[in-house]
Amino acid sequence: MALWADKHRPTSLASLDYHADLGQHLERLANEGDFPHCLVYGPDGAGKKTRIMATLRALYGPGVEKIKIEQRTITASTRKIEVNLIVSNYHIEINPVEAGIQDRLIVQELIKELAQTQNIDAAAAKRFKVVIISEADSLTLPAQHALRRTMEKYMANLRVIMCCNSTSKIIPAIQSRCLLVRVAAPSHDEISTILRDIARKEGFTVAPEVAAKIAAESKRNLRRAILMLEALYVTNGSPSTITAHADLSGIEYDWEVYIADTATMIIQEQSADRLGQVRTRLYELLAHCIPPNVVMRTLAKAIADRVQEPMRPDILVMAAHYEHSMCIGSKPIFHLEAFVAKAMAAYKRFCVEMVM
Ligand SMILES: Nc1ncnc2c1ncn2[C@@H]1O[C@H](COP(=O)(O)OP(=O)(O)OP(=O)(O)O)[C@@H](O)[C@H]1O
Repeated sequence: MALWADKHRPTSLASLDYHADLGQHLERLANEGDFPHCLVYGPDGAGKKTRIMATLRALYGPGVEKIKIEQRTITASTRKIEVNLIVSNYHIEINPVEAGIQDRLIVQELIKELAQTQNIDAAAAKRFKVVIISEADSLTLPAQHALRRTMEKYMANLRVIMCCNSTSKIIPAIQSRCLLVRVAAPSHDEISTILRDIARKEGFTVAPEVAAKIAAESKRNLRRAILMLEALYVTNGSPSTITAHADLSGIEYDWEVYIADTATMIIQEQSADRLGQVRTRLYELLAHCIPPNVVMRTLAKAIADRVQEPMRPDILVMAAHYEHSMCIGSKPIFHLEAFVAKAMAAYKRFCVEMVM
C-alpha cells in the first residue's frame, strides 16, 4: 500500500496546489518546441520532483509514468560500477551518489548512450529524451565538466534536468546552460490546506489547529508534513476526526530524537569517555542510512540550541568547516567525530571562562 505522500502526489502541472505561476511557466515551456536544459533547486520536500515529473508528463503524456528499475554495470578499465536507473521510454533518472567518485563515468557513458539512441517512437511528441540527475549537487567536479561537454554535444536529442538543494555546488558553466527553476518551500498555510485536502480524500477530517501545528513542525517540508499526518492518523487508530486536542508528541522521527539526545550528552560532559559514547551513537546513525551531512547539520543545530547565545555562531562555523572537509575527504565518521571533539573542547573552554 502506497504512503499518502506518493498516493496523493499530483501528476499534472495543472493540478499542482501551490506555485501556480511556476506550473504555468513549465507548461508553456513544455508546449513550445524548444525545451531547455533545467536546473531545479529548492529545499527538501518542496515539490521539485513532483514538478519535474509533471513537466515530463506535459512533454510526453502519461506513458512517462510507466517506469521500471534497471540495473546497469559500467566497466571502466579495471573497475566495475553497478548503478540502478529509473527508466521509461522517454527518460532515465540517475543518482550520481551511487557511483561516488566514479560519477564521471556515469555521466559520460550512460548519457552518451542515451543521447546516441534516437527516440524510436515515431509518434513521440518530442524528438529528444530527458536525463534527470537527482542530488546533482553531489556531482564531483570532473563529472560536472564531463556533463557540460555532453550537454553541448548532444543538445539535438537530449535534455538534462538536474535536481538539487542549492545551485552553489554547480559550476557556472553548467548553470549558464540551464534554465534555473527555483521551487521554494510551501508556506504553512499552503501545507495546512494540502493536509486537510488529503484527510478529506482519505475520508476523515482534521482540525485546522492540528494541520497548522503539523505544518509548523514539518519546517515547511511537505513530504514530512504528509508523513506526520499519516503517522498521527494511524497511531490514533484511524479516527473519523482528528480533534484539536490530538497529541502530536509521538510522531517525531526517532533519529531526530536520537540526535537531540546525543547533543544533550555532549553538553552534559566533555571527556574522552563521552566522546567514545558519542562515536558509537554516530556509527549507529550512519548504519541506519541517515546521510552524514544530515547528521552533521541536525547535530550542529541541536548543540547550538543547547549552548549560550555567544557560542552559537562558533558551533555553526565548526560544523560548516567539517561538513566541507567531509565532502572532499573519505570516511564521514572521522569528520563527524572531529566536529564533536572540537565542539566539546570549545564548550568546555567557554564554561571555564564564564566562571573565571
Ligand atoms: N503541488 C502539490 N500539491 C500537493 N502535494 C504536493 C505538491 N507538490 C508536492 N507534493 C507532495 O509533497 C511531497 C514532496 O514532494 P517532492 O518529492 O516533489 O519534493 P522534493 O522537493 O523533490 O523533495 P526532496 O528534495 O526531499 O526529494 C510529495 O510526496 C508530494 O506528494
